[in-house]
Amino acid sequence: MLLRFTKMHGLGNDFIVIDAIRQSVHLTPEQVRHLADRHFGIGCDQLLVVEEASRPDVDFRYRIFNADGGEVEQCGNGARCFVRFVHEQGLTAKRRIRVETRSGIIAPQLEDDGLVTVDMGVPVLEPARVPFVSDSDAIVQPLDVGGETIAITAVSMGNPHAVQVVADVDAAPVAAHGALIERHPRFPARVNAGFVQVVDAHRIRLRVFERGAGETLACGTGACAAVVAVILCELAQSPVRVETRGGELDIAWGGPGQPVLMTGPAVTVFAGEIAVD
Ligand SMILES: N[C@@H](CCC[C@H](N)C(=O)O)C(=O)O
Repeated sequence: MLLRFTKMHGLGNDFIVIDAIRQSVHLTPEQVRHLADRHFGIGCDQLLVVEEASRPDVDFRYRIFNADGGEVEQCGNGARCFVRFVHEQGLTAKRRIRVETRSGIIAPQLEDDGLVTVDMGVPVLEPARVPFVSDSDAIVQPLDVGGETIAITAVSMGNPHAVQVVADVDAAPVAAHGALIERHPRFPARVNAGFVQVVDAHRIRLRVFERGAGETLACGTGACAAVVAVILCELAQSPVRVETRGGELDIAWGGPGQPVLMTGPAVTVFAGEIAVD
């Protein structure tokens, strides 16, 4: 099968975006891994599939696959690219759209300046719903990692995140500890591991070791989860600018029970066709 695709990125978190409305697409996990491979395929952190909505109150359905082939619930940078994609492809003229994801409905909006704001929904902190194995509801909890006890906040933005505050993100053991946290037995669905440095009340620096993709240049849901964690810990106040290795995102959160709003860029890099066996 010859598959048409578009390569996009949000702050260097890169995506293969596939229109499954105007072409028939059924990819196996092995095919996703091949397409995501940076040497033998196109290369990406996540592959996004744009589908027709399955219900009348939304505009599209959007599915997300990590580079390891696993389908996941949510992707923030991907949501911004998704909006730019459906506009550029003429699939809608609406600037504010409602999109079904595996974890519920999100509402992205294309702004006049070309940036995209996404209502990422209300963060979930109850351990069982993250999911995180714990008999405590404390915001900060101990986690044993590689012979050390670190302090994390477990947050779901539709997908699970373990956020830890560090003194210096550049010196943080992101690769070594990230891989251990991702597969820690207390996170039964695995987890995205965030390392956050607080610069001041409205600015943080963030690196994320993503579940199923390794460290990426930016993680949108990771930025939302990190801002929720530092606000709950009274280390920052909304709005917060998040510096990642790929650029900056603006995150606003009104506190428990309120949705998180994320604003940032989405860029199309190129389009092409690839044979998929
Ligand atoms: N890069 C994404 C998150 C993609 C999914 C994540 N790796 C997971 O497994 O939950 C973002 O921008 O949010």
